[in-house]
Amino acid sequence: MTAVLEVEGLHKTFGGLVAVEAASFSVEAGRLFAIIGPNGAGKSTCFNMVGGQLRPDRGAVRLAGRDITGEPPRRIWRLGVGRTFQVAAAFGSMTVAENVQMAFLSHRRRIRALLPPARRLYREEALAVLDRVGMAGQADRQCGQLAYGDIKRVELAVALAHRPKLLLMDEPTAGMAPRERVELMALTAGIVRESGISVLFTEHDMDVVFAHADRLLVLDRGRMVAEGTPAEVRDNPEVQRIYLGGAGAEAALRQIEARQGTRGEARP
Ligand SMILES: Nc1ncnc2c1ncn2[C@@H]1O[C@H](COP(=O)(O)OP(=O)(O)OP(=O)(O)O)[C@@H](O)[C@H]1O
Repeated sequence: MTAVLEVEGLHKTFGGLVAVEAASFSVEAGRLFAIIGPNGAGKSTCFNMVGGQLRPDRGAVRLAGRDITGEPPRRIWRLGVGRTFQVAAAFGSMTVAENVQMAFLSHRRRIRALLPPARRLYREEALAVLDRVGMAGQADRQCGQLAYGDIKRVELAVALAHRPKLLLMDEPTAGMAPRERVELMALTAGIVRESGISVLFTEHDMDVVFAHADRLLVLDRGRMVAEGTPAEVRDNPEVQRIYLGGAGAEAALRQIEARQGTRGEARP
């Protein structure tokens, strides 16, 4: 299968601190790949080197075979890397549909054809994307009036309007209730698989990670501790030590496994 993202030997230091050390992984089309690790492990640094916010000291980032290492964020975005942020960023004074229409406009460089004609541009396309994320019924509501979980869906629709090859999701479920988390990630996973987009995400909620990631990378103090499928990573003794601190690890892992049995279903 084609690798949409290939990361090879990425390395970044801040002063004397090695934030990421020789990280290598790849993400195939239609797959979700998670980067996990304790606080300060290097997840955001890795993410920002892929998105162009940080320039790596060494190593390479390739998007669909093209070297994008050290390119500025705007260019990387143009080449097909979308991004959602921890704090949802929709324009509150605009309607749900307008937010998505703006994404279509900016993607097609028509932002200067601005309002009011823009209100009519790409309306049908926006409604189709909103339908996919379950928000078509709220298309004409102002974003400022939405519940947080719905804003996250709008943000996903905005990211999809740019037709990304790769979507970077920085803690996509932060600030959401447990049930909403499962629903948002199940929705994202469905879209990813049917459209062939790839997702690279960071996440602190291990239920979300183990239920939805096809593969994951575990970092600890910048170092790659493990990379593989959820089952491979779960069985790695070093991951268990880092994550679960030895004692209680077995019980916690059994709990994750039991919850995986409810994959895709809402839990109380
Ligand atoms: N701009 C910076 N300048 C100096 N040090 C930095 C900078 N950015 C990150 N670091 C350091 O690099 C290390 C990795 O940080 P990073 O934010 O990538 O970790 P993380 O895994 O995303 O952590 P968290 O889960 O807490 O967000 C940390 O020790 C952090 O203090």
